[in-house]
Amino acid sequence: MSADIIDGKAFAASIRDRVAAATGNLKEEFGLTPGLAVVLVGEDPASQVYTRSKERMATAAGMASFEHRLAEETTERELLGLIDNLNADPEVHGILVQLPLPPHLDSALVINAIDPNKDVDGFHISNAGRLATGQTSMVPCTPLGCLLLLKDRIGDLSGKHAVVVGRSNIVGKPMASLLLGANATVSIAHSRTADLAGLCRQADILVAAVGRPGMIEGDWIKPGATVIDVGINRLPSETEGGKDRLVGDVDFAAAKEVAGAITPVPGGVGPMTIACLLANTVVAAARINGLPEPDELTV
Ligand SMILES: Nc1nc(=O)c2c([nH]1)NC[C@@H]1CN(c3ccc(C(=O)N[C@@H](CCC(=O)O)C(=O)O)cc3)C=[N+]21
Repeated sequence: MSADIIDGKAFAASIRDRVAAATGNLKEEFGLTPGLAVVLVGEDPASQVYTRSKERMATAAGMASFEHRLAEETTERELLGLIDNLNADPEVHGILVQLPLPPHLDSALVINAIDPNKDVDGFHISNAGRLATGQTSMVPCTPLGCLLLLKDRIGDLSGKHAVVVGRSNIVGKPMASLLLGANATVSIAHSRTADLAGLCRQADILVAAVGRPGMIEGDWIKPGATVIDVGINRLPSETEGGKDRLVGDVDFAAAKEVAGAITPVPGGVGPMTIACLLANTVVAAARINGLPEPDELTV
């Protein structure tokens, strides 16, 4: 039996439609245009592609997009100065500082300088704490996208055993908080987990966020499980001069013979991340201005 392929691209497009509708509504009823500021320091080619895509989709949804491309040598003071300005700018409702930052910049310091109400990545310590304690917060885009895919596929997650492989602050930990909030039983696994394969085999829901191409093997998967592959690993083309290939953390060909449903890479979680960023920006614009939130876009 072959798994259903979860179409993250199509689902993300439907979220962006809802975001565009909510944006149109804020404009018409309140004269408010949600604005997203994207800050990119340095010249990393993959980061340039992602930030361009974020800006393009923000504009397509009717939002204002403010781009700030800074040189690799930008100092911490300069970057913090820009963030102060964006925090104070009434036209900016969402601020995203593309990670990773160059090594001479302290990313925790920089992220925590963002006004938490404008922190559409949900990475500020206050948003992380609020999510972990079950309070309203800005929710990190990638785990939010994964949760929306899971709820769409499974419905009620109560009592499901979810195994999250990876313990990063940007995916693994917030993913676990969201799954707990949805009443799943959650295990967080990582490189030091004993018998990782055995633990994964117990998972009704398996979320892979480790950044190691094809690490999760087909026989680690419980038959019928829902598999969410967060990995975006760029591998050189198999043919000379060809384009790089994108692969996930799951051995997709093997896993799809066992799983009940699985996200592909590309076309799974990636597009959901950007759609959720736009959703967070509309929600932030509404909250900051004390307006009713478009509730179909929050969890
Ligand atoms: N502050 C911050 N916030 C982020 O959300 C953030 C970040 N920094 N740094 C980099 C990562 C990476 N990321 C992706 C977003 C969309 C796709 C995406 O749309 N991927 C497409 C393929 C795109 C392609 O072909 O390269 C897909 O999976 O189908 C991938 C990766 C957001 N990130």
